[in-house]
Formats: sequence, structure tokens, C-alpha cells
Amino acid sequence: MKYFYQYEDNKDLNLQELLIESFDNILITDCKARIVLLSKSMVKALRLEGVDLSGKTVHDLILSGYYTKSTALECMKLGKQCSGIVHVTGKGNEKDTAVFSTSTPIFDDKGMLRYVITNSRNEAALEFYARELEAEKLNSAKYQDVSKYLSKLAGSSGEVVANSAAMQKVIRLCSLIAKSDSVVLITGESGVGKEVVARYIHDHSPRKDEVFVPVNCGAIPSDLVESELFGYTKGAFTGANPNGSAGLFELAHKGTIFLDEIGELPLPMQSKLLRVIETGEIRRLGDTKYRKVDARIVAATNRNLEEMVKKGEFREDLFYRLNVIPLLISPLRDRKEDIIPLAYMFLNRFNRKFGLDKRMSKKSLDNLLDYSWPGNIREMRNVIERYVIITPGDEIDITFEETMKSSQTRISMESGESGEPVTVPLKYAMDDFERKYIEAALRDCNGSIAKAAEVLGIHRTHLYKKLKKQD
Ligand SMILES: Nc1ncnc2c1ncn2[C@@H]1O[C@H](COP(=O)(O)OP(=O)(O)OP(=O)(O)O)[C@@H](O)[C@H]1O
Repeated sequence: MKYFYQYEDNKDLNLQELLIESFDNILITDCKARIVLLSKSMVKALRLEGVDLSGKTVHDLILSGYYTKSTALECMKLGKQCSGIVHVTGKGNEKDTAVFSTSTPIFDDKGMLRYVITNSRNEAALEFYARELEAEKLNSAKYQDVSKYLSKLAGSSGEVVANSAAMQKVIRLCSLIAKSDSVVLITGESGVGKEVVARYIHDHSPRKDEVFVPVNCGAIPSDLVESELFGYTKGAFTGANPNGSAGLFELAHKGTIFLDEIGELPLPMQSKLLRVIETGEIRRLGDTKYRKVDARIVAATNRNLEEMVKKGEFREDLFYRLNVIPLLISPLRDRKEDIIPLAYMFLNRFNRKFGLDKRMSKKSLDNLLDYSWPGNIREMRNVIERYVIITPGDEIDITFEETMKSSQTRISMESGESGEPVTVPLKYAMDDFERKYIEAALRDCNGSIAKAAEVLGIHRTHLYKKLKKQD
């Protein structure tokens, strides 16, 4: 990964000048905590205007009472990135304030600490983000530490990562869409986050306190789709509940029904769904009467419905009824700005889940950015979970060419073949193998579930279930 471009045209670029003018507060200290550089914004934030800082260290500033704690000193001590709230003492009549700082160590080739770079944001900026986060419910890992702090302040926690312009546009659109009751059709490759977006719409709609019912149309055997969706009456078919049962549409009354993999709906069911959309009524299997249901419909598919219409596999009239508000979610490879924030979100999630504190190596971040993510965010989630579980040390090192090979090797090593102790529980080792195998099949089949299921020798519905189980 290159970090500097157009070198020939910018040979005279003076980085010090740029750093001094930075909007974010920047402080660079050397390995003895001596001040090397401050941005103008940092001088202002720490109220150091007019103070002679020559030869001064961070210890001196704390002893003189300019601020309370130093993330730079913590970072030097621990040799890793540290974040925290720093209280700044007000001068004269000024009030005390706070900044949120993150200090990052910079090492030389031999691993010796050379500098610490500290970035911080002022309280006013934090409050601004709190409002933005509250409004947008975005979770940008660029400000992940800030957002964690803010979510405590504001009592909000964003689960949808939308750092890229493309995802921010989707989220903005969803906030608008949420206000209406129109049918939404979400399209995009498998694992891009269609269900996440559907939930976002529900959570921001007036129906948010009612139920959200996700239905994977591809995972229901075709002879059961009707009874699952619309319910059935007493004795409608053998093996059914003798008292009859409500279907998923009735369950979703007043809430939202999410019809995932809508392209898998058998043609006769497509006509019935069209009728439900047009009349707002369902009829239980075996029943004569129609019942009103008020469920908002959000549908999704990773298939090209227009192509299916042309081939006669999907009803044209239903397609137009569903496509009132089309929402396309781009594949992860086309919105690289989301990769690192997502990776950190999953890393934090799995660290919490397994009570660990793993970090990602710098190389991992480059590799994550370079990878093409055929399985999109679901694949990313699995990759991070796998590495968190199988990495013995604190730092995980994600490499893709070797993904299959390396983790298989580790698992076989850990299974005792090379005399290494077994550290991975059997369940994880087996799940891990299955996931990797499915991911490889999907990769080979360019993300097509139907083809991958064929290669794996299992039914498509079975593969859908396995993919969903991984979430
Ligand atoms: N923007 C996002 N922020 C956070 N997590 C996400 C985001 N998008 C997807 N995920 C996570 O990725 C996984 C897959 O997402 P989801 O099930 O929504 O994908 P999908 O497009 O509906 O997949 P499929 O086509 O297979 O039904 C889930 O674990 C989900 O939580």
C-alpha cells in the first residue's frame, strides 16, 4: 500500500507546515516525551498560547497543571495505541474543558519507540458528533473510540457501519423511506447487508416498537411457503398443528415483514403475494375468509429480477409492485472506506464475546483493503472471528492468499498432528472448516448461491440456512 502520491509534483511539500495547520489537534512527542511539534489547534485546545515549550516534556505540562492525564505517556509505557479523555484546566475565568485523545506509537526498524503522535478532538466537536450520531445512527470506526465514548454519553450505539459515501447515501435514503409505508426492494450481492438495511428502515420507522419479521424465502421448502407466510386453518394438511396457525404476515401485523431472497419465491406464491400487496389482505391455507394485515413489506434479493422477468421466472407485475423504492447496496469491494471500520467493529465484537483483547497488525489492514471480498461483509465477519479465535498471540495477522491454507494448517497443528497443544475447541474447528469451505465455494462460483449449493452437493435452502446461521 502506497500512502503518498504525485511525489514529483509535490517535492516541496512541507509536512510540518501541514501538521501545524491541521484542524484535528496534533501533538508529536519523542521517545523521552519531549514536545516536538504541536498544531495550532492543539495549542488552543490545551490553552498553551504564549507558553515557552522549548525543552519541555509532557510530564512538565501535567506538573504545571495544564491538563490531567496524558494518553501519550500511557502509550509510551504500554507501547500500543491508547485513547482517553483528558481534562484541560481553564485559565482565569475560563471553564475547564475536555478533549478526547488517541496516542499512537511510531517505532523504528528495530522496534524502538521513536515518536508518539497524539490526535485529539475538543468537547465541542464531540458534542457535535453526538448529535450527528444520534441523528444518523451511524457507526464510523474512524471515530470508533469517540463513538464508544459518545454512545455512553448519548445512550446510543450505532450498529450499521456506513463510512463510505455509497453507504451514507443509502442510510440517508433509508431515513426518508422509513417515514412512508411503501414497499422497498433491496438488491445487492449476498452478504452486503441487505437485512441490516431492512432493519435500519424498520428501526427508524413509526413501526419501530412493533415486530420485525425476517423471512428467508429461499430457505422454506416450496410446498410449505404458503402456510408459513399466510398460515393455515384446522386440518389444512397432515402434520400441521390441529388448531391451525397464523402465518408470518399475521405475525408482522403493525410491524415490518422482511422477505429476503424474494427471487426464490415459487411462481404461484408470487401471484398470492401480489394480491396481498394490492389488497392488504391474506387468506390462511384452507380458509375461506380474508383477513386484513398491516405489515410493511421490505423485500430483498441477490438475483437480477429484471433478467428473471425476461426469462419468465418472476412475475413482471409483482416486480413493478415491489420495485416502488429500489435500493441497491454496493459490494464491499466498491466501498473500501467501509472495510477498516467494519473490521474494527467485528474485532471489538469478538474481543468482547470471547473476553480477549486482540489487535490487528498494520499488514492485516492493508490486506483487508486489497482483498476483493466475494462473500462481502458476512465473509469479513467470519474472517475476523476465525482469526480472533485461532491467533495465539495478541496481534492478529490477516493474510488472504494463505487464508485457507494457514488456518487449516493451524487447526491441523492444533489438532495435535505436529505435537502442538490443542487450543481450538472442536466445535470452532469444525465450524471454521465449514465456513472456509463454503466461502471458497462461493468465491469459485462468483457469489452464486445456486451454483455453490450444486458444487457443495446440498440443497440451496440448506446453504441459505447455513449462511444465515453464521450471522
Ligand atoms: N453496514 C453494516 N454494518 C455492520 N454490519 C453489517 C453491515 N452490513 C452487513 N453487516 C453484517 O454482515 C452480515 C451479513 O449481513 P446481511 O445478512 O444483512 O447480508 P444480506 O445482504 O442480507 O445477505 P444475504 O443476501 O445472504 O441474505 C451480518 O452479520 C450483518 O450483521
